[in-house]
Amino acid sequence: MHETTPIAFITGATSGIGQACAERFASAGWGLILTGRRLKRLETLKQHLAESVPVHVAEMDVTDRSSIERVVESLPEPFGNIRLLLNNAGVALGKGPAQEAELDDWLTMIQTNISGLVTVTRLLLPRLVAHGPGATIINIGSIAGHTPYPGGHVYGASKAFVEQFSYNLRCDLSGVGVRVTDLAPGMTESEFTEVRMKGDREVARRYYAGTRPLQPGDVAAQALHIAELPEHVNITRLEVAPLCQQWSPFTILRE
Ligand SMILES: NC(=O)C1=CN([C@@H]2O[C@H](COP(=O)(O)OP(=O)(O)OC[C@H]3O[C@@H](n4cnc5c(N)ncnc54)[C@H](OP(=O)(O)O)[C@@H]3O)[C@@H](O)[C@H]2O)C=CC1
Ligand SMILES: O=CCS(=O)(=O)O
Repeated sequence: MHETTPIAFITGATSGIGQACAERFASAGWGLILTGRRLKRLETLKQHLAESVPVHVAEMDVTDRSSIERVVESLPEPFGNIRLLLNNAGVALGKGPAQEAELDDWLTMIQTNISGLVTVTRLLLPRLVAHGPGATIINIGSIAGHTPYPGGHVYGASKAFVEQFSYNLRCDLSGVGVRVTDLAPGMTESEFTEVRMKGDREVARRYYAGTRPLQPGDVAAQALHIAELPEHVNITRLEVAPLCQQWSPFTILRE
């Protein structure tokens, strides 16, 4: 690997936005550390991308601290100088009202979207700080982090955490040249809704029917843009949504 090749560490690279980011960054010449629970998918992706850039894959569950520690501690030397951490792994579970939600679903969202993201970040911070100017953390938030909607409960709240954590990280890291961005997409067509609906593909298909959602590549293009800005430029927060997605109308329930 050439010593100037920038390295991106991506969580949740097995599908959707994470996979699209892997592809987009590879085509821009970035070396990649790709992680997720489904190792087979990572290996397939590596076969495809490793023809053009260096790729290291590792099975990693962000809800399991020891799994993250293992991956971080066993990074091959040429992949050690990480320029970008893309905290993308995330999950929404359930769309019904709070009073009908499964408590286990709420806890899984917290363990993945909050604890997982925080743990990966803390364990990789020394490498990002050592990299210095140009290093970037992109946290994938969501428009759900600041726009409430019925059924959004813990998912939206977890993304609100991602937004505020990003701002607070930025306060601490700007002095050492590490940039932090909350990249907040709106509706994006991926496996996200199928996972949310516990594997019900028909409900997921109906959710996107008649809309023109973002595609994962649309979000990946924004991530690459953020990462390749001049070192002194930090996009603090970037919201990107499909034109068809609205915040209104307000709903008022009447007796
Ligand atoms: N789709 C949308 O409308 C939007 C999505 N987002 C956010 O974008 C991010 C990516 O979602 P998207 O690509 O759409 O959805 P996908 O379901 O397609 O991808 C989710 C990714 O997260 C990974 N992941 C989930 N749980 C874990 C875990 N415990 N450990 C490691 N990896 C995990 C999955 O990998 P694996 O299962 O192999 O571990 C998968 O690669 C998420 O943070 C999501 O909240 C934000 C706004 C809109
Ligand atoms: O983060 C996902 C966007 S939404 O489905 O909650 O609106």
